[in-house]
Amino acid sequence: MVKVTVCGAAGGIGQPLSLMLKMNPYINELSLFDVVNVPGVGTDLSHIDTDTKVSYHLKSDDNNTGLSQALKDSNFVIIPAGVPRKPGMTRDDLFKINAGICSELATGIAETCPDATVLVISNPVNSTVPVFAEVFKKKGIFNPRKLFGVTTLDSVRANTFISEVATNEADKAPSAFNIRVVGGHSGETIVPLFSVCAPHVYALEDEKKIDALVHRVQYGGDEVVQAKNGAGSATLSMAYAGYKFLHAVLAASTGDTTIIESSYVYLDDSIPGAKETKEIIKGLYGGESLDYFAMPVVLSKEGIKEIKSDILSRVNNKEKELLKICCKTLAGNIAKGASFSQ
Ligand SMILES: NC(=O)C1=CN([C@@H]2O[C@H](COP(=O)(O)OP(=O)(O)OC[C@H]3O[C@@H](n4cnc5c(N)ncnc54)[C@H](O)[C@@H]3O)[C@@H](O)[C@H]2O)C=CC1
Ligand SMILES: O=C([O-])CC(=O)C(=O)O
Repeated sequence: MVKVTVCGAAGGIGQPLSLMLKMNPYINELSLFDVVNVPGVGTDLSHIDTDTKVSYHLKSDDNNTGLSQALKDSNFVIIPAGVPRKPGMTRDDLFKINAGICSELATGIAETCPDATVLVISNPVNSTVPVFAEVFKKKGIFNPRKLFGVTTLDSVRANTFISEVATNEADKAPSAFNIRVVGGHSGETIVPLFSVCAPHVYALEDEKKIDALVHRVQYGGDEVVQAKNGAGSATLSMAYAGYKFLHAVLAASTGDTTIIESSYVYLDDSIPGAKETKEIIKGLYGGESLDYFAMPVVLSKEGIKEIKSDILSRVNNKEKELLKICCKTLAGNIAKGASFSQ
């Protein structure tokens, strides 16, 4: 029995994500949780004739026991709960309100389904993932192999945007690419590693074109926020990215050990590749190393099997500079999340 809970299921990301999950063959039960509107979303989805069973829960259900009912026996919890940006805001501006929501959800998970794999979409991911980790540590249930910050949208954008500048026909399909993006998930902490990813696109030998492409991936979220003009941030592309990542995690949970996906993770020394990653970051950054970083990870039944540290030793000088800038901002974002308390 595989049970997946979506926290924030009635939102802009939550609804299309839940629709896709209702069609996922690995999931037996889909549990939808929100503070508003979830009975409508759940009832609607429950009419779809796929085999996945749908349940829905409002926080206020049965004397405020909705969260524990939603989470009971969950194996995976995916979290697009919280407020999105409006034009002129940074992701960091969302911290105050979203950190409180994340802390509350983390407490519920720790108390109800402590062994679940947790996928955090809520922004600012650079800080909300440390909020989850700290609550889990305090509750004595933290498993660094099973906590993921969802950064898949950065790779999705990198694959799409690079295909748009490709000049040779074969490389014009976004599906021809699997660009690894490391660091974090906001502005200059997003570091796409075009130099180490095949196929090589000749247009990228023009330095100005590389700079423009890197900038577009780093600020792709702003492009959507501006286009939506006050009506929120990326929802459909994020639902796709969240689905893509959760599908990979689910496939790995059945025993497939060939799946590598990038995610913002805790660099725990017990995970192969974590120490090496920290050493490389330390060398680049010059200061302390960082405890969290988005990296390609090998997935398995037990969550993260290995962190693919080798990718960082193959980057070019330009990417090294980008990584240095990333580390400086990321260090502050991590400290902010790790020191949050309700
Ligand atoms: N990781 C990533 O790449 C991306 C992250 N995001 C982030 O995802 C989050 C959600 O974005 P949208 O779906 O557009 O926002 P939205 O406002 O449309 O939906 C959020 C949902 O969360 C619910 N919610 C609020 N408090 C809650 C609580 N305590 N428990 C459960 N649910 C709660 C709301 O009722 C709402 O239905 C935002 O923080 C946004 O910045 C957005 C795009 C990409
Ligand atoms: O830009 C935002 O606020 C939402 C987000 O994380 C993204 O689209 O990458």
